Amino acid sequence: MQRRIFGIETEFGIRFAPRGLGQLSPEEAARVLFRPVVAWGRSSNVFLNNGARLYLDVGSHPEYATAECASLTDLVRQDKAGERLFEDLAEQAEDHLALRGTEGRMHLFKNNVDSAGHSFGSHENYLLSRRAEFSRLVRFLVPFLVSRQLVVGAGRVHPAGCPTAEAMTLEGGSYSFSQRADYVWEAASAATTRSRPLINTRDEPHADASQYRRLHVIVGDSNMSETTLLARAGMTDVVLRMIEDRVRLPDLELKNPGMALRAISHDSSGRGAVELADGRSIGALDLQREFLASARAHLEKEGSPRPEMPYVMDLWERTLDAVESGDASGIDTEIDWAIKKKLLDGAIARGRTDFSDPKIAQLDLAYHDINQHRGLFYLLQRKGRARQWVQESEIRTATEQAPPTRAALRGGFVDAARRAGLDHTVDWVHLKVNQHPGLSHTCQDPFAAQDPAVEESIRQMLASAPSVPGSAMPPV
Ligand SMILES: Nc1ncnc2c1ncn2[C@@H]1O[C@H](COP(=O)(O)OP(=O)(O)OP(=O)(O)O)[C@@H](O)[C@H]1O
Ligand SMILES: [Mg+2]
Repeated sequence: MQRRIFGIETEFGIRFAPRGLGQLSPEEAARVLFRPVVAWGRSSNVFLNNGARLYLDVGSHPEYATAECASLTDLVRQDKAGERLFEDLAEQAEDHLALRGTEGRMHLFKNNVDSAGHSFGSHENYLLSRRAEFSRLVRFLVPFLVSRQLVVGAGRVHPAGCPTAEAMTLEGGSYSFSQRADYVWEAASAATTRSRPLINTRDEPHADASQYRRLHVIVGDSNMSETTLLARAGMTDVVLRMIEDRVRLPDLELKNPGMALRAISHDSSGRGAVELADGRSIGALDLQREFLASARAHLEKEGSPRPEMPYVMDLWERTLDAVESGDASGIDTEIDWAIKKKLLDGAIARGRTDFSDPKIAQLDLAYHDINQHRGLFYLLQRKGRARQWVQESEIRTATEQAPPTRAALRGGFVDAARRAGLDHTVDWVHLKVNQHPGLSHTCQDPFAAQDPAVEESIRQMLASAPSVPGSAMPPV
C-alpha cells in the first residue's frame, strides 16, 4: 500500500513531587491532572479539536492517542502536540494544588518503565490492506521489530546490571538499547497485559473492515527525539510495504522472539547471535542490514511518495554503522539511545562513577520529563544536541488543528458540537449528536478529510451556536 494511516498512543508516567508535605499517589496525581479535561468534556476520555484522544484509564498512566496521520511529519507534529497538552495540564495541576496549599512539581515522563519496574506502552498503529495475509505479515515483520531497537530504542540504565540471568553483570551497571524489551515475551497475541506480545492481533480496524486492517505494534519505546520517531515509523512503513508487495524477503523467523528481543537490547555490540527457527543463528546488526538492503532495493525500484524517506534511510544506515563501529558521534543528536548515552557518559566521566550510580538512573528518568524547562531532553535540544524535525510553531498548531485525514472531520464536528452546546459521542469512526440522529455520521474511510454530509452537520451546529467562541482544548 502506497498510502498509509499512522497513529501513536503514548502512555505517560506521572509523579507529583511536593516541596514539603502533601505526597500524592500516581493515581491521585493523574486525577488532579485530568480535572480540566473532565470539566471540559465531562469525561476522562475525550476527543479534541485536533482529532486526538486524551484518556485516563483506571490506574495512573494518562494516555494521548494521536489523530490519524497520513504523513510521517504529521505524525511527529501530532505526537509532540500530545506532550505540549500534557505539559500545559501539568502546569495547571501544579497551580491548582498550590492554591490549596500543596506546592510541588507535577512530572510527566514519556518513557516506558516506572520506579516500581512496571512497564507502560507506546503503541504504533499502521493501516494495512486487508488483502495482505496477516500471518505471513507477522512472520516477516517480527524479526524486523525485534532488531529495530538498535536504531529506535530509547535507551535504559540498569543500575544492577543486565537483568537476564546468563549475562548478569553485578558491578558497574549497564545500558540497554530499549526500555520495553525486558517486558515483552512473545510475537503476537490478542491480549496486551498477560502475554505481552510484540503485536496485538485484536482485529479492530477503525475503518471499513472489508478493505483494511489496523496493525497494532506494542513493542516500541516512546521517543523523545523527533528524528527517532520519524525513523521508527518510516522504517516500519517501508518494511510493511515490502511485505504487502510480496517482495521476496529472506526467511529470518526467530526461534524465540521474546528472548531475542532481550538479548539484543543488552548487547551493545549488535553482534551477539540469536537463534533462527531453522537452526541457524544471526546477529542483530546482520538482521537489520538484511532489511535495510531489501528496503533500499525496493525503494530504488518502486520509489516512495514520502519526502521524508531519503532521510529515514540515511539515518537507518548511519545508526547501524554507529553500532558496528562503536562510535555514535554520527547519530548522537538524532537517535534517542545515543543522545541520552552521550549525556550519561559525560556525567559518568565527570563524576568518576558508573551506571550503577542512582544519580545516573535519575538522569535517565529526567531525560524523559516532558516539561520543556526542566526535562533534560529539552535542555539538550536547546543546546543543539537533539535535532528537531519540525518547528515549535507547527507543534503548537497541531495541538489545535487536525491533520488532513478523517481527523479533520472529527475535529470540526467536536468543535461545532461544543460551541452549540450539544451532547455528543465520538470515536475513531462515529460522530454522533445525542438525541439528533440527523447529525450523526459514520466515517469508514480514514483518508477522507472531506465529507459533504459531515460538513453540512458542522454548518448547522455552528449556525445554532451562540457567538461566544468555545475553547478548543481543556482551558490552558
Ligand atoms: N484505520 C486506522 N488505521 C491506523 N490507525 C488508526 C486507524 N484509526 C485510528 N487509528 C489510530 O489508532 C490509534 C487508536 O488509539 P486508541 O488508544 O483508541 O487505541 P485502541 O487500541 O483502539 O484502544 P485502547 O487503547 O483503548 O485499547 C490512534 O492513534 C488513531 O489515530
Ligand atoms: Mg490506546
